[in-house]
This record gives sequence, structure tokens and C-alpha cells, in this order.
Amino acid sequence: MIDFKQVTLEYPVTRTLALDDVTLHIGKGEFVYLVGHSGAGKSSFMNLLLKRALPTRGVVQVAGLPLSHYRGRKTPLLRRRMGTVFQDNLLLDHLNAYDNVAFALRVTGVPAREWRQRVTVALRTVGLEHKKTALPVQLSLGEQQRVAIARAIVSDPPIMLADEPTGNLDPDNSREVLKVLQNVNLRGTTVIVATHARELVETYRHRTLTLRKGKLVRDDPLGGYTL
Ligand SMILES: Nc1ncnc2c1ncn2[C@@H]1O[C@H](COP(=O)(O)OP(=O)(O)OP(=O)(O)O)[C@@H](O)[C@H]1O
Repeated sequence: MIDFKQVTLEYPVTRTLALDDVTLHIGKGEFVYLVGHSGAGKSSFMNLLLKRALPTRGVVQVAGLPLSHYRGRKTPLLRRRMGTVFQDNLLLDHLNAYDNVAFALRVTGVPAREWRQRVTVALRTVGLEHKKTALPVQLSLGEQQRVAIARAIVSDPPIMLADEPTGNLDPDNSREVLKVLQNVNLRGTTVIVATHARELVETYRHRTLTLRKGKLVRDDPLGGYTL
């Protein structure tokens, strides 16, 4: 599903080496954690997958195609393959949970019967059907994050990227969010979670990739948090 072949990313202005000769393969349906100290390159890894940044050297492939294939008008096609849960894509605060999840589908012109069905399934997957009329301010942070996950999966993307999805959550909410991500994975979606949450990584074990100063220093199929 995802291949990095000797990928280096050096940000041009500051000449920061964010990723350094990274080679890896992530198969369809895997659940993978990406861990490392602050600045190790986790977000840069995600940015490369979304083509928000371009590798200085090496090749990134998604579904067997190099990202150079998704150029110009094809770039949105790549992004549609990936559901994202990032700290900076917040919910729209004037829309309720249901409408937040529906928003992107409605504007892409999916027929009403279909998007309604999909929104219901997505809210059910994250366990929030009963909160569909609540505005974001009426939801806990954990619930808001679960709505964000529903929004990411509503178009049924094969890949889900989550950058610090439990960043500002307490332990109970963090576990809930993690379980929801595992459910998403059970539907067949490849899930990649960048996180600092040691306890979660050690409790809910999955393959864990460790970055240190841009280098992939561990790839542990059994998981575990060693920076
Ligand atoms: N747009 C940018 N321009 C220049 N340097 C950048 C840019 N974005 C990130 N960096 C640098 O690249 C390195 C990797 O940053 P990155 O955000 O990928 O790390 P991270 O592992 O996600 O960190 P954190 O856990 O703090 O989010 C850091 O040294 C950072 O300062």
C-alpha cells in the first residue's frame, strides 16, 4: 500500500534533514505506529504521503504508483485516498456532528441517499450516532476527535493518517479514540498513527516504526515504545 524507497527530505530554506534515507513498506490493512522524539520526522513522513512536501531524494509510492503520478489535477485524487485526523483540521463549530461528517461528501456531489447512509455508518463506527445533533462545543474533546475520525472515514479511504490523535485527551478518552482507530482498521483500512502516547503504544500493540533525527532506527512488528 505504501512504499518509501531511500527517501530523504531536506527542507530547503533551513536545510533541516527531516527524513534521512528511509526505506519501508506498509502493507494493505496494517496498523502502524510512528514514534520518535519531537522533531524526529513523524509529521514530515505524513506530509510526504499527502504531497504537502516533496522528497529531496528517493521515491514515495502509494498503491504501487509513485507520487509523481498524482500531479496537478490528480493531487486531490491522492488526498481522497487518505483520511486524515490532524491537529489543525478542526471541526466546523457552527455545524453539528452529523453535518460535520457529511460536509465533504455533500460538496463532492454524492447522491443524498448514499451520503446519508455513509454518514450514519461512519457515526456508528465511532460510537456517536446518539450525538449526531450535538454541536462541537457540546461534545467532549474525545468525542470531537471521534467525529473527526468519522469525517475522515466517511468517504471510505483505503488509508487513514492520524497525527497525534490523542494529543490533548485524558487517558480514558485516549483509549476510546485508539479503540475507534482499531475498529477502522478492522474494516480493512490501513492506519498510520504518529504519537507520543507511550502507554497506548505499549497497551494496544501494533507494528511500531521509530524515527530518530529523520532516520528509521527501529521497525518492530510486535510493537513497543523505545525511543
Ligand atoms: N516546513 C518546515 N520547514 C523547515 N523545517 C521544518 C519544517 N517542518 C518541520 N521542520 C523541521 O523538520 C524536522 C522534523 O519535523 P517534524 O515536524 O516532521 O517532526 P515530528 O516528529 O513530527 O515532531 P513533533 O513530534 O514535535 O510533531 C524538525 O527539525 C523540524 O524543525
